[in-house]
Amino acid sequence: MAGTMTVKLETRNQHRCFDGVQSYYQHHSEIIGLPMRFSVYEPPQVQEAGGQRLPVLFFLAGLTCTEETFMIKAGAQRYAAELGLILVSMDTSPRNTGIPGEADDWEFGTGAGFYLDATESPWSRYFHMESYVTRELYDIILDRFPVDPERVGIFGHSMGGHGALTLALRHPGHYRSVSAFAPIAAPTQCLWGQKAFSRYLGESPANWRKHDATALIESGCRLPIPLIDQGLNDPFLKDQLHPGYFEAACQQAGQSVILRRHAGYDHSYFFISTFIEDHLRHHYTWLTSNGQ
Ligand SMILES: N[C@@H](CCC(=O)N[C@@H](CSC=O)C(=O)NCC(=O)O)C(=O)O
Repeated sequence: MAGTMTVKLETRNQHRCFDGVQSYYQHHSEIIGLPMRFSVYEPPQVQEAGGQRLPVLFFLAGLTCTEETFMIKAGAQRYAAELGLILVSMDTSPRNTGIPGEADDWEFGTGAGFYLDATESPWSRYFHMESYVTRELYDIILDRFPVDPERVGIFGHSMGGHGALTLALRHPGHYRSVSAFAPIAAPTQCLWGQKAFSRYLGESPANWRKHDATALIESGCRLPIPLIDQGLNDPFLKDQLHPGYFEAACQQAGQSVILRRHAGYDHSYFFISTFIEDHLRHHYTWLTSNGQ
């Protein structure tokens, strides 16, 4: 996207963290048409690197979350500081759009943008989260922070796990490493996905399948081997998440996937914080090897 060097970033907060800096920003989004907020953790290597560009990971959070949730609750900065990874997270939808009922339902609308570009009125006016994450915010981060454009990874949780998988599948070459915590892995086959997709995308099953990780694998799309962690005490596992559907589609298609099932863990950030180190090391390995 042209012109991101001139985008005005308002710094809302900055905090020292593991010898790096945790920052929160707001800007006017051209793609959304409204203010958007995002967060960046810059590890100490940013100061020490002497112009060297570092790998970056985009984290997509789940329903009801904001740009703050992952940075506050996941405990990722300790490992990002060790490995020299820049972390980025963003709000989960446009807010204060004026669309009637936008915040009435925690599973849809505000806090529930599903990382896709809505095609159906009234949501299509503002709800362009796929373009925001893959184009506008992507370009801002690559232009304004000391990021290596060849070393970009994506991960997320639940709705954001769906986002990480589908954006990696839909934008081949954009992301060199992928992982997810408890993703909504087959959204066309669960109520969360059906509710969101029918309102954002209309009633055509063909359009829904373009944003369903399992269906995208069935359609021939491929992605870097994803690491997926799933708690077996997750209250949403049985009815909403369906990681087994994604695993089966991958097996059928010859797509490698690492799906780990963990007894006793639920859907919360206590689960995420337990396995966050493994995810950052997974990304680090992919972003610092494979010939780059
Ligand atoms: N209805 C509850 C629970 C919402 C919830 O569990 N959100 C998850 C993501 S679910 C799938 O995308 C979450 O990450 N919550 C934030 C947290 O801090 O745990 C509610 O309204 O809170």
